[in-house]
Amino acid sequence: MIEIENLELYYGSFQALRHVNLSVPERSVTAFIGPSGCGKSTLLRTLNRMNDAIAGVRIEGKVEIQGRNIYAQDMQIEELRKRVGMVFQQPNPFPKSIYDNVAYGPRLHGKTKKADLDALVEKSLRSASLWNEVKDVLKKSAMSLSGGQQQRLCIARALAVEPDVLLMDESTSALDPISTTKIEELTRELCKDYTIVMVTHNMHQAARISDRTVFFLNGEVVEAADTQALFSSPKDQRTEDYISGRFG
Ligand SMILES: Nc1ncnc2c1ncn2[C@@H]1O[C@H](COP(=O)(O)OP(=O)(O)OP(=O)(O)O)[C@@H](O)[C@H]1O
Repeated sequence: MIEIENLELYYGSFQALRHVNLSVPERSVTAFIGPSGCGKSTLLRTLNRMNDAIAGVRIEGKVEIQGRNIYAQDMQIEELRKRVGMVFQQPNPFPKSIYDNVAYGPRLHGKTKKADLDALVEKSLRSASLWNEVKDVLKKSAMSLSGGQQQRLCIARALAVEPDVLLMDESTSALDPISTTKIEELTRELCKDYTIVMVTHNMHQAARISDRTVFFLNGEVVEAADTQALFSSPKDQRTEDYISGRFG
């Protein structure tokens, strides 16, 4: 689904990603782990060109999603963001109703018929495991939901434009343990239909829910492997030191 080749990323004169080569298989969960500042979020943000907005960023190399170079001149950012949705660390619903949060993206992309929108809102909320909790209060403000519900609403909002890839940047780190478990279970469900790439500070979370894990250090990929293999028999000494808690 995603092929990254010889990627270098600079913030001004500081090189944040070095020679990254990585493949992300479709319909799976890939977790990025590593100590603070190693470049996990930076790489995640290159996958939907969120870094473009940062002054002084320079990117070399290639990022292909479904065979298309997303940094090619003819790539439309709106089209890319439709295919690659993102959920952030802090739930960030719009100060609108639950319904309007989910309908926002589809409306932006030209869907206006009420019956179509109703169906899409229900489908997205069901996919995000939130429908049963909100189906009778769709007109209520999204701000009235709990943090965990708000995060699932943000997932529903991302799913409503029918993306192929979902990026999750520490999407449970602001949540309580019960909400975290719900989102972890949801992630496992969603990877049957979507390709999920997540950044997590929590190695146990990566071990619990990802199929593949990528360990970063100082902007480089040290090791990328099936999660079970990476945690049970890491090939690189630095991976072993990190997962056994010797640093980071
Ligand atoms: N907008 C920016 N301008 C300049 N440097 C940046 C910017 N964003 C990140 N960096 C630097 O790039 C490096 C990688 O940052 P990044 O946020 O990708 O790391 P991370 O592994 O996601 O860290 P954390 O786990 O703490 O979120 C860090 O040294 C950081 O200071």
